[in-house]
Amino acid sequence: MATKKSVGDLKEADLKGKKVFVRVDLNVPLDDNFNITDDTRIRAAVPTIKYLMGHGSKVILSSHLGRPKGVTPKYSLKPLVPRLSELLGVEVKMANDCIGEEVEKMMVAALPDGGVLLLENVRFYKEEEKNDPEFAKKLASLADLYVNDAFGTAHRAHASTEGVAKYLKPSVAGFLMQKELDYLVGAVANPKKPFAAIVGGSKVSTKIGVIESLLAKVDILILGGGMIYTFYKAQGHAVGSSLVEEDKLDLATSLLEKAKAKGVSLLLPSDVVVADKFAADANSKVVPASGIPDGWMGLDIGPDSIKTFSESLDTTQTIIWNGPMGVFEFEKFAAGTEAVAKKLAELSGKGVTTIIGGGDSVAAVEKAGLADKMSHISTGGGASLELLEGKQLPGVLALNDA
Ligand SMILES: Nc1ncnc2c1ncn2[C@@H]1O[C@H](COP(=O)(O)OP(=O)(O)O)[C@@H](O)[C@H]1O
Ligand SMILES: O=C(OP(=O)(O)O)[C@H](O)COP(=O)(O)O
Repeated sequence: MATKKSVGDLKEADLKGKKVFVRVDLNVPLDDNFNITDDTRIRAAVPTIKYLMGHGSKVILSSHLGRPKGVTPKYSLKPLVPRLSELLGVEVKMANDCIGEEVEKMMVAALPDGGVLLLENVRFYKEEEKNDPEFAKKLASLADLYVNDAFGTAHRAHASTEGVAKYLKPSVAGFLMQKELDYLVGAVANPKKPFAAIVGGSKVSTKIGVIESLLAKVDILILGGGMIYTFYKAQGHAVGSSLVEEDKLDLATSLLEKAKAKGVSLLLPSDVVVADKFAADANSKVVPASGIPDGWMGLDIGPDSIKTFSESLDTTQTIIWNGPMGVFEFEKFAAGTEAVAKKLAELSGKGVTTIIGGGDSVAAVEKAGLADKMSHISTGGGASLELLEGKQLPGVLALNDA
């Protein structure tokens, strides 16, 4: 992917008094009372917004929240305004719509230099996800230039993430987008070696592309989580009632062969923590990974595996981690994931580059209170997976080259 122009490349004159359409990913979790339960994505959007405010731009923020079908009040972006205002140190104005004359005349035209306007959920229009050109034109008509800082949505070719770039020049990347690309593309393409990847999570099928792509780059590949039982079954071991994707057995065998052929050291857990049911209060015990008794299912990696994985990580300079080692949502089966999080935090302190690719691994790192210790934590689950698979992101491709 060619290097993209960044908001930092623009001159004072490009920004002062200009209306800037900024696509951010403010798709944050809200509880039943509309309280934000994790504001990471809002905080991550702040540097670009503050930069634009500081350069006298009129900042027009656009985001989606959830997957609404048409106008759905529970998916309004209104509950985000207080936190956004607090983080930015200004009173953020909120529009009741994301396009239209009223938004343009009442809101955008009244916006002072350095002011911030949040548009209503862009997915209230079905045209957004269809990447409808007329809708993209309407969004574009609000502004003079486009900044895409919505990394978490960059794998979607939607009107506000891709279409709008055709009608606004320049179209540039925000600082968060830049940072995500620097780590997830840059560090993976030119890693300090030895380079290790840790891949976990529940499904082989969703991680195949990532594993295959990483096999061409890493020195060490550590596998954990629910997907390992497909690998064990493929090798003829007893897996009890553990999660297995029967139609992926051949694929698992071929991945093991590929790793061997490429000289990648592929580590599977030697022992696992098994449970007699899929529940937080299940009975549990540690057994060798190659012989899980009937009626038991593997829900975490065991202590020997933690030790072996830790020792092999001690030799590395770059580590990328995607997917938990076990069912970390249940306290009894969280030890493997916590141990990996702690190991990465410790190694970060010693200068190792540690990258956490979105999704549940981020939740696990946050839960362990270790987020600020890592080199980079991605704000995008799906987007980081696609990047690690070597795919191009439409939201990035649409931007001007540097
Ligand atoms: N041994 C296991 N059996 C069943 N589910 C598992 C196991 N290990 C991990 N999981 C589940 O995998 C889920 C995360 O998988 P996935 O979505 O692939 O990861 P990520 O979101 O980090 O990419 C978690 O909800 C976790 O409980
Ligand atoms: O939360 C998001 O994706 P993620 O859960 O894969 O990180 C993004 O905001 C994209 O949302 P979408 O998957 O509804 O397009």
